[in-house]
Amino acid sequence: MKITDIAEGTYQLSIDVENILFEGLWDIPKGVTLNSYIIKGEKTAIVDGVCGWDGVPESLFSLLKELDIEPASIKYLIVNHVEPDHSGWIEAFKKINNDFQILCSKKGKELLGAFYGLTENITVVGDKDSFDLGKGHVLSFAEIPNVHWPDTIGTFDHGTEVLFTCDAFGSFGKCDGRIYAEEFSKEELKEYEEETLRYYSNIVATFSPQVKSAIRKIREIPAKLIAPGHGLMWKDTKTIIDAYDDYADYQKGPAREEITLIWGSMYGMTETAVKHALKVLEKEDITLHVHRVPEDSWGTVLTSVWTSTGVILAMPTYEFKMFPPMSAVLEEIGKKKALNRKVFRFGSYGWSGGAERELADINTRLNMGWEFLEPVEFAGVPGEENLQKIESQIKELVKQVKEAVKNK
Ligand SMILES: Cc1cc2nc3c(=O)[nH]c(=O)nc-3n(C[C@H](O)[C@H](O)[C@H](O)COP(=O)(O)O)c2cc1C
Repeated sequence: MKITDIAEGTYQLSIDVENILFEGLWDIPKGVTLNSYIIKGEKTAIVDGVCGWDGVPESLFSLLKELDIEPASIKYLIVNHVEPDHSGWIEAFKKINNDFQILCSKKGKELLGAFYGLTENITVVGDKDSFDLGKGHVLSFAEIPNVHWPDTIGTFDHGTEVLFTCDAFGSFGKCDGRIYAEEFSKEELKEYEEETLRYYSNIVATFSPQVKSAIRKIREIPAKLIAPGHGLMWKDTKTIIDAYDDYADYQKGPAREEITLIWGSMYGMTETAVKHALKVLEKEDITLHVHRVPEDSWGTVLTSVWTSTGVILAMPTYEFKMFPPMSAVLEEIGKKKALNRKVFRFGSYGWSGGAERELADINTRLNMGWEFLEPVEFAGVPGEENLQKIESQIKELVKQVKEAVKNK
């Protein structure tokens, strides 16, 4: 865990976490950072905490000691968002300090009751409220519901002009001791953006319309530093706000001039056609992401689809439906509402087919609005005619993707 003085009387406590599935589900190959903040006015407040994952609250408490802060002297807990990765520590905290006041949203109050049985000493705050910690640290609050739970608020310190945003503007990826985006080189920031996109598409994406509303509100706040609950802080607040604004727009499509090819194959029949497709795509001037399922995780596939305007699906029929890992990942993509993609599908079958039907069903049931080119299905191994048709459909898809991006 690392502790850094980030503004007058304001400290970031940060820890890198690895080797977990985030939310018990999402793989995070480059880890994640959990950030907590302390504001020392005449009164001391902690803005969000760190979760109860193995031993973490204890390391938080030892860091507080380095700041000469006795946990028992913290009288205010600002809970921007009750999700346990930020609030799980309260359980441990209660054991050493039972005399504190919580500031959170109305919905946050409900959730604190449900998750921790906390019902007393809670002050509900919202857009119109402010709270003075003394020494110039006057806090105000912005309700930004559903970024990412319905309880979410941002907290702005008028004294330091730091905006604490919890999950909003967060990212996966460990920061290895660095805390500001400005400490990363351009190349490093490019790599880091992959992790920000992974975080956005896996965790926040469903709530993209609410992200847009939150951004409209946040642009009005004169913040000089965005301090999120995960990942780097941003002095250049516009860059991360604009990035999130774009990511939210990708939900409805068109997104970027990119294509994601997702494929799966049992005995290599569909794979033969995939190899051909890749040769065709190599010659096209378009960014391509390729993922095999089930080998690549949902989260990784979703990250690529989120920025892609075009999707190519290649999978065989399996028990009258799609190859199961393909339907699983498509269901998740549909639930995250990656909408209105341009799509082409090809694949092998043995005797009856059926994959096509299930694909159409998922698209309709989840209101995905995906627009399909005519598919190419073949019994067993693909013939020359099938490969030629795959080639022409891919060229058509690339054309449609480029046009859609140009006209958006
Ligand atoms: C477990 C299993 C279930 C299958 N179910 C169907 C089916 O319902 N309808 C069909 O036409 N073919 C079915 N097939 C045949 C495959 O679709 C066919 O072998 C295809 O060529 C496999 O392509 P791949 O090698 O790319 O996996 C099934 C094959 C397996 C192994």
